Amino acid sequence: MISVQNVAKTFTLHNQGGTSFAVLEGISLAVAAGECVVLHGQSGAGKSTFLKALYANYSVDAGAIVLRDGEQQVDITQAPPRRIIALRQQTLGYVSQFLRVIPRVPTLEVVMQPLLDLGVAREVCEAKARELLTRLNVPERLWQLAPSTFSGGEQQRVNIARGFIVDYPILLLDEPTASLDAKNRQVVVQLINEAKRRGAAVVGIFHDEDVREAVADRLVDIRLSK
Ligand SMILES: Nc1ncnc2c1ncn2[C@@H]1O[C@H](COP(=O)(O)OP(=O)(O)OP(=O)(O)O)[C@@H](O)[C@H]1O
Repeated sequence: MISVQNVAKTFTLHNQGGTSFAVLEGISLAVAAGECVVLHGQSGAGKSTFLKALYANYSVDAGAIVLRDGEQQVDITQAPPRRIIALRQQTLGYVSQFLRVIPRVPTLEVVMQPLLDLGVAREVCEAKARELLTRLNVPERLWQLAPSTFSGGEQQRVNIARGFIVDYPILLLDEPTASLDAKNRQVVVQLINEAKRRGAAVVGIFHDEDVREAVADRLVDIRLSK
């Protein structure tokens, strides 16, 4: 599902004297359907940078990142923006630890929007959003409110519900459990394992060792693959 070949990236800080430093060098990685690869390595090693490159949020300086999209293979380092947008709608999911809050949009709408965008009937989207919010213990009294005033953990759970509403074939998870308690971390572990069982390829960064152990098929040290 994912084939990364010799990816390299250097950051240049133009507003700080043009200092530049290599953050990714010669990274190669393949992830199969139904497999979860967990990125580890010390703080600052480049895990989030690599995940953002897999989502085409960051461009890379060298190498290829080829994703399977149905019958097609797409090198996202070369693909035009419209292709990336289409990939993100149907194929490539990304859950970070932060919810991008949209003022005045109620929680239920925030969660179901990615599925609505695929043309799925509203009742189906709403039923799935309700089910996910219930599983993630977001109280029903909050569902009609915009999540801007929610606690960190509540916002994170809304974000996870939104990230799991579409059955993406590829799922990128950047510390999705960072502010969750043990009970809700377990729900996220279940959601990830369900995604793996339906054949999703998952790449994640997890702060918590218990989550890592419960979902990882393989650990990849970002430094060692350099
Ligand atoms: N947009 C950016 N511009 C410049 N430097 C950046 C940028 N994003 C990350 N970096 C730098 O790249 C390095 C890797 O950062 P990254 O966030 O990928 O690390 P990480 O392995 O995810 O760390 P952590 O475990 O602490 O979250 C760091 O030294 C960071 O300062």
